[in-house]
Amino acid sequence: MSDIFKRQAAEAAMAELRPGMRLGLGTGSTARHFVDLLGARVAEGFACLCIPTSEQTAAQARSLGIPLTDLDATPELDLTVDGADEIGPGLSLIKGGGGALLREKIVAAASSRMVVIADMSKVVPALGAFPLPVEVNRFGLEATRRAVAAVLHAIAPGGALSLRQGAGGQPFETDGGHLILDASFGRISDPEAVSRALLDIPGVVQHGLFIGLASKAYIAGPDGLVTYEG
Ligand SMILES: O=C(CO)[C@H](O)[C@H](O)COP(=O)(O)O
Repeated sequence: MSDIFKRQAAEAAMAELRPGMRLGLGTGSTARHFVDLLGARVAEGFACLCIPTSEQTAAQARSLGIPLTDLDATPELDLTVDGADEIGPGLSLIKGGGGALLREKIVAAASSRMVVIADMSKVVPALGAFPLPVEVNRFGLEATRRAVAAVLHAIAPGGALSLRQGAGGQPFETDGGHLILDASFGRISDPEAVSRALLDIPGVVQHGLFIGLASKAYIAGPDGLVTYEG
């Protein structure tokens, strides 16, 4: 059922498209719908230049004939459309459930606007029920894990921290070759403070808190489509 709502949110975001746009393409099952729809438009002659936020999205976009570039050639984008794991107050987000948070954040930050697409289950009164993905360098993993645990436990004494697992019993590896620690806070009442504390840890590459990046969200659910503007 939620997949129908993801599709509806992606369809709504098509209204944001203008010919010639430089677009960031998100990652995940909701963003996948948007890329499918964009591919159909491109097949009809719609002109755009896109930057995917993961190898997965790049492969999908290529298969649909969507023109791709990269941030070195095209460092400024008009719009990024991406999904989210949680959408909290002020369009603050948790992202990275699919492990693409680093490229997603780089691409969103290079875009004039970030529009979020999601089904209603992603909207929460406060971030943190979804474990926060923290992307870390492999070097010094145990030292970094302890430092991240200290930040987590200062806020959520009983909070769990786990190394994300991938296929074949191996740790999940991001497109950038890093690992992910998933931190279960329960409730993050001060996302900015958590962001600062995590980024202060040298082994932390990035985290999945997106604060002040999204300016609009299309949310679809059983009661229809809602648009939030930040
Ligand atoms: O941040 C992400 C990937 O890193 C995704 O946007 C997020 O996990 C939502 O995924 P889905 O649309 O499949 O629910």
